[in-house]
Amino acid sequence: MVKICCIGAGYVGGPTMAVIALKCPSVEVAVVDISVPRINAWNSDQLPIYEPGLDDVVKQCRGKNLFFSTDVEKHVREADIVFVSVNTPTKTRGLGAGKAADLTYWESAARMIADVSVSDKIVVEKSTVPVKTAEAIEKILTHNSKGIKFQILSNPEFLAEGTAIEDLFKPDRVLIGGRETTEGFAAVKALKDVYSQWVPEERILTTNLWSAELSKLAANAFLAQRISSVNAMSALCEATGANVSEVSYAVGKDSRIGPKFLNSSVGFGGSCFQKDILNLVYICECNGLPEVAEYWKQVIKINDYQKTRFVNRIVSSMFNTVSNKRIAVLGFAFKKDTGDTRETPAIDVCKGLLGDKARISIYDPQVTEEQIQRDLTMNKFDWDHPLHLQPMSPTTVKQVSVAWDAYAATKDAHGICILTEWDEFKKLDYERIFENMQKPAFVFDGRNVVDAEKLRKIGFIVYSIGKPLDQWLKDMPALA
Ligand SMILES: NC(=O)C1=CN([C@@H]2O[C@H](COP(=O)(O)OP(=O)(O)OC[C@H]3O[C@@H](n4cnc5c(N)ncnc54)[C@H](O)[C@@H]3O)[C@@H](O)[C@H]2O)C=CC1
Ligand SMILES: O=C(O)[C@H]1O[C@H](OP(=O)(O)OP(=O)(O)OC[C@H]2O[C@@H](n3ccc(=O)[nH]c3=O)[C@H](O)[C@@H]2O)[C@H](O)[C@@H](O)[C@@H]1O
Repeated sequence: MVKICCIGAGYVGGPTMAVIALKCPSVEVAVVDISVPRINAWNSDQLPIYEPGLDDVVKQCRGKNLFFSTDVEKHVREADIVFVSVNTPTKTRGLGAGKAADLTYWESAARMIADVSVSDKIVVEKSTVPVKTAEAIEKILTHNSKGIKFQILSNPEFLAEGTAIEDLFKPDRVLIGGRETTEGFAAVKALKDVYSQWVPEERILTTNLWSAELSKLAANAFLAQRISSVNAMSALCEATGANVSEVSYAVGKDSRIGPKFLNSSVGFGGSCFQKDILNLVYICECNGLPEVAEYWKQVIKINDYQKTRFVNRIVSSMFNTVSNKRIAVLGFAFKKDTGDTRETPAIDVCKGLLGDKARISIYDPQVTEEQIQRDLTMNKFDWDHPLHLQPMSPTTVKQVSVAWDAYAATKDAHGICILTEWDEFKKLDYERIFENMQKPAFVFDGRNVVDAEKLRKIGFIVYSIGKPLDQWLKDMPALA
C-alpha cells in the first residue's frame, strides 16, 4: 500500500488529501500539522474550514484510509510520498521584506524530513513557492549523512476556495514538475499514478521543475490581472456612463478572451493573489528585470486603488463624512461560500471607514466576531503564519460590532456596504431594511449583487461598482 503524508492541514492540505483518499482507496493518507486545535477539529464533526462538500468526503474516508495527526515525525518516517503544504507568507522583515516569500516553515519541514527519514522518499511541493525553491530544498534534503535518496517534485495546487472539492474532483489540469533524470521521471510517474485514478491522462501535465513552480505564480498573476483590468475599466465606466457588466460581457464574448473572471468588484482578496504577485515582483527584481516587475506591480496597485476608491465614494456620497454614522457591512469573507478572511477587501474598506470615525456593524454568515476583531487589529501579513504563532491582539475595535443577521446589522444604519457576494444578500427584504434605516438610506454594492433599480424604487440611493451613477452621486464631489 502506498503511504502518503501531507505536512500542513490547512485549506489546501486538508481538502486535497481528503480527495486523494476518497479517489484512491488503496492509498493510505495521513495529514499532519503542528497545530493541535486544527488537527482536533479535523478529527471532529466541526471541521476547521468551511468548504461545500468537504464534510461528506471526510466522513467517507476518515478512519479508513484518511488520518489526521499531530505525530508529524512518525507519519513522515513511514511515508513513500510526502506532500508539503505549509504556509509561505510574505516576509515582513529583512531582505525582501514586503515582497519575498518567507520560507521558514518550508525549510523547517524539509529539515525535519531529512532528520527523521529512514527510507527513500518523494517530496512534493504543494505550497506555492518561488521558482527555484526545489533547488534549495534538494540541498537540505540531500545533505543528510544517511545515504537516503529524495526526489523533489513540484505539484502546485490550483483549487479555489468555495469550490475546492469540485475543483479537485474535476481539475482543469494537474501539473507535475520533476528533474529530467531517470529517477526524476520515475518519481513523476509515481505521483501521476495517484492522480490518474480519477483525472484523465490528458489533464495531467508534466514539465521540468522550474516550469511547474513558475506556472503557479504565473496563473495567479494572470487571474488577478484580469480582475484588475476589469476593475480599472469600472472606474472609467463610472466616469463615462458605460456599464461594466455590459462591457465585461461584450469583451468576454471574444473566444480569445473568454467570459470567466471578469466580474468587477471592490477588489480581489484571498490568501494568495497579492502574496504570489509580490513574490513574482521580487523574483523579477532579483533577476534584473525591473520593467517586468513594474508591470506586475500595477495589478496590486489597481487593486489597492479600487478599495480606496470604494471608501472615497462612500464618504463623498454621505456629505463628505461618515464620522459617527452607522455603516452596515454585509459580508466580510474574501468571497462567498468560505469563512476565510485572509486579505479580504473588507479589512481595508472597514479600516478606511474607521479612519473617518464611522461606527460599523458587520454581518457575515460564516465569519465569527473573534475573527473579525482579530483581522481589524492585526498587522499586514501577520495572518499568514500558523495560528499559534500569530500575535494575539490585546484590544478590540470598539466602533465595530458584529450582528447575527443582515436585518440586525442594518437597523438604524445610514448606509450599507456589500463586500461579499453571498447569495442571501440578493434575497433580503430590502423594504423592511429601508424602513429601519436612517434617511437618506444608501447602498454601496461592491459586488454588484443587488437589483439597483428595484432598490431605487424603494427609496435607496444606490452605488453599484462600475455602473451608471445615481444623480445624487453625480452631484457629489468626485474624490474617487
Ligand atoms: N488557500 C488556497 O486556496 C491555496 C493555497 N495555496 C498555497 O498552499 C500553501 C498552504 O496554504 P493554505 O493551506 O491556505 O495555508 P493554511 O495556513 O491554511 O495551512 C498551512 C498549515 O501548515 C501548518 N504548518 C506550518 N508549518 C508546519 C510545520 N513545520 N509542520 C507541520 N505543519 C506546519 C500550519 O499550522 C497550517 O495549519 C501556501 O503556500 C499557499 O500559497 C495554493 C493553492 C490554493
Ligand atoms: O493559489 C490560490 O490560493 C488560489 O487563488 C485563487 O483562488 P481563491 O483565492 O480561492 O478564489 P478566487 O475565486 O480566485 O477569488 C479570488 C478573489 O478575486 C475576486 N474575484 C474573482 C473573480 C472575479 O471575476 N472578480 C473578483 O473580484 C474574488 O471575489 C476573491 O476576492 C485561484 O482562483 C486559484 O486557482 C488558486 O489556486
